Amino acid sequence: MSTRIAFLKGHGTENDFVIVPDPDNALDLSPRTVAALCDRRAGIGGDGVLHVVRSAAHPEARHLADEAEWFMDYRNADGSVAEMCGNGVRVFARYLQRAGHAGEGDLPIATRGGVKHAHLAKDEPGAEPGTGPVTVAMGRAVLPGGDVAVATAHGTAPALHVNMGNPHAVAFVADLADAGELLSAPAVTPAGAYPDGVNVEYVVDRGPGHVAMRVHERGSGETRSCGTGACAVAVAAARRDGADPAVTGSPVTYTVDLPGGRLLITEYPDGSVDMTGPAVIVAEGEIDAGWLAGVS
Ligand SMILES: N[C@H](CCC[C@H](N)C(=O)O)C(=O)O
Repeated sequence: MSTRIAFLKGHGTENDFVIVPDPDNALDLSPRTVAALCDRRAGIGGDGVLHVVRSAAHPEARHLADEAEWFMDYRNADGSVAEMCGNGVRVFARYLQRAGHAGEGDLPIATRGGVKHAHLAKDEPGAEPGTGPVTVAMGRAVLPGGDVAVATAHGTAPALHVNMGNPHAVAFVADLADAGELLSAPAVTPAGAYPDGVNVEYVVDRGPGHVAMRVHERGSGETRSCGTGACAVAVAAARRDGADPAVTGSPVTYTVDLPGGRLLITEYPDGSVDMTGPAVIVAEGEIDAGWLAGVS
């Protein structure tokens, strides 16, 4: 393992990540190592790790190497692996741009949820470089059906199961405080509905095409934002509002306010979903190799 292990810190609407560039997939990022990196006291701190690996160098992405040079090996703060991370993909794209690996226009990124296409908007004239919004084609939501319910501060609320590559249970509530403290994973019924865990979103209305949400993320706890969660919320809201694009034939956009910022989600009649939001690189530095060895 090299003695100089670079990292960067970044966030998308305050869903924050430790970015670890490792093109040849040389680092052994065990769940224990990831959890140590994400520790906000004894480590660097983050909701997750974005391990940056060439697709050809990773057994789970090798088959995508012709479509996307880079693989976002995403890990949750507890060290668990997730299929997708929406805010993470935007930050990953911003890192590739900063590192000189991204040209103008479409940027394919391999993920465990397939190849996602990012588009980095040009910076506003006079703005700092790398501050324009990033749009990601998130693919299509899958609604597996089945009645699920999630715990609230006062009982339970019906929820819609929406899969964005990763699982979500979306509940519409009267007030975001109805989510309770979210200090642990909300109970979901039926208990076996999500054998691998689930991200739970609580949603209130703010106006036509405008919602606000809180989220308890699988593997990370309550976060300030969840990109795939915002997509799941917009898809659920469109079905609730009779605005399912597959039925109306028209795209629908929801403004989604999260504790950490705002995302714009558009769903199209073919079911595809676009997410647009910020992506910020905050800092870069070096991980001490001795410390890393001690926590691995
Ligand atoms: N915790 C999620 C992965 C990260 C999702 C979230 N950070 C996002 O921006 O989509 C899961 O285990 O499915």
